[in-house]
Amino acid sequence: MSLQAAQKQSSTSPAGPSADSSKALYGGKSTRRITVHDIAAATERGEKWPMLTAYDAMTASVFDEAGIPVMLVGDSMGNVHLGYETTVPVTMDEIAMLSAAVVRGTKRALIVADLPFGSYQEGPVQALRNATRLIKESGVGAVKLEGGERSHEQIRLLVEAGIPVMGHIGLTPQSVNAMGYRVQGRGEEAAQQLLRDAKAVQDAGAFAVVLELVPAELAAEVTRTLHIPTIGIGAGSGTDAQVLVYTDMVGLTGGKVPRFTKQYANLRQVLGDAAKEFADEVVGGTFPAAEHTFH
Ligand SMILES: Nc1nc(=O)c2c([nH]1)NC[C@@H]1CN(c3ccc(C(=O)N[C@@H](CCC(=O)O)C(=O)O)cc3)CN21
Ligand SMILES: CC(C)C(=O)C(=O)O
Ligand SMILES: [Mg+2]
Repeated sequence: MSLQAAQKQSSTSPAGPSADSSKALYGGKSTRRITVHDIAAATERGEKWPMLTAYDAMTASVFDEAGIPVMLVGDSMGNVHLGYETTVPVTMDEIAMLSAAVVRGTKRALIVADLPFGSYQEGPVQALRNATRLIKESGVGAVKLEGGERSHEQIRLLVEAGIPVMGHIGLTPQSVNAMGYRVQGRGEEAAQQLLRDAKAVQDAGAFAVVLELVPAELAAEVTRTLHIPTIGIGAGSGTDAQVLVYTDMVGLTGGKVPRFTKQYANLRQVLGDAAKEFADEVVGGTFPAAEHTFH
C-alpha cells in the first residue's frame, strides 16, 4: 500500500474529520478558489465532501454561497438543460459556453468541465486541444473524461500538460449506445475490470474519480484501494465524495429520474405554481398593481 493510501485509510476512522474545522472543504473559512490540492488534503483528513452539477451562473452562485466546494459542468446538461435524450449530442461549444458562465457565477468552488463525447476519443492530442480550450477560454480548474484503461493515455497527456483531470468509470453515459444504463461491475470478472480501470485512472495522474452506478461493496473496495478520492453516484455511502445532478436533487428534472437520486426540494412544483399565479393575476387584472407601476 502506498503512503498516501495508508494516510487515507487511517484518517477515515470512526473519529471522523480532524478537529480543525476551519480548514474543511465544506464549512471551512477559506474564501479563495479551491484547488485540487485542497481536495487531496481534505480527503486525507477523512472529510467526505459534496459535488453538484451546475450549468449557469445564477444557479452556480447559489451553490457557491451554500459552500458547495466542487461543481461539475456535466454533459448531463444535454438531458436536463438542452432537451436531448442522452449526453451523446453535447458539443464542445455548449460545454465551453456554460462552463464560462459557471466560472463567472462562482468565487470559491473548483469548477470541473466534462469533455463531451467525441472531444477526446480520437486520442491524447485531441483531448489536449479540447481540454486546453476549456481551461483557457472557459476558465475551469479541471476537466473530466469517461473511461478507465481505455482513456489512460488521454489522462496522462493532460496531466503532463498541467491540466488536472477527474476520471469517470463504471456507468459511462457517453457509451449508452454500447452499454445501456445498467449497474456496472457485477460479477467477479466485471469487478476486476472496474478495479483495473480505477488503478489506470489513478496511475495516469487523475486527482479524483467518479464511480457511477456500481455496487456499494465494490465502490468501497475501490475507495480503500486508491489514494485519490472517489466520488460516488449510485455507488453507495463508502466513497470519499458524492455527486448528484442538481436538477434531480431539487426536483426540477421532468419524467423518470435514476433511483439513486434523492430529491431535497420540489422546485418543479414551486416554479409551476409561481407561473400559474402570475398567469392568473395577468388574466384577472391584478398584476401589475400600483407598486409595480410608473407615472
Ligand atoms: N437527470 C440526470 N440525472 C443523472 O443522474 C444523469 C443524467 N441526467 N444524464 C447523464 C447520466 C445518465 N445517468 C443515468 C441514466 C439512467 C439510469 C438508470 O436508468 N438507472 C436505473 C438502474 C439500472 C439498473 O438497475 O441496472 C434506475 O432505475 O436508477 C442511471 C443513470 C446518470 N446521469
Ligand atoms: C453525473 C455526473 C458524474 C456527470 O458526469 C454529469 O453530470 O454529466
Ligand atoms: Mg457527464
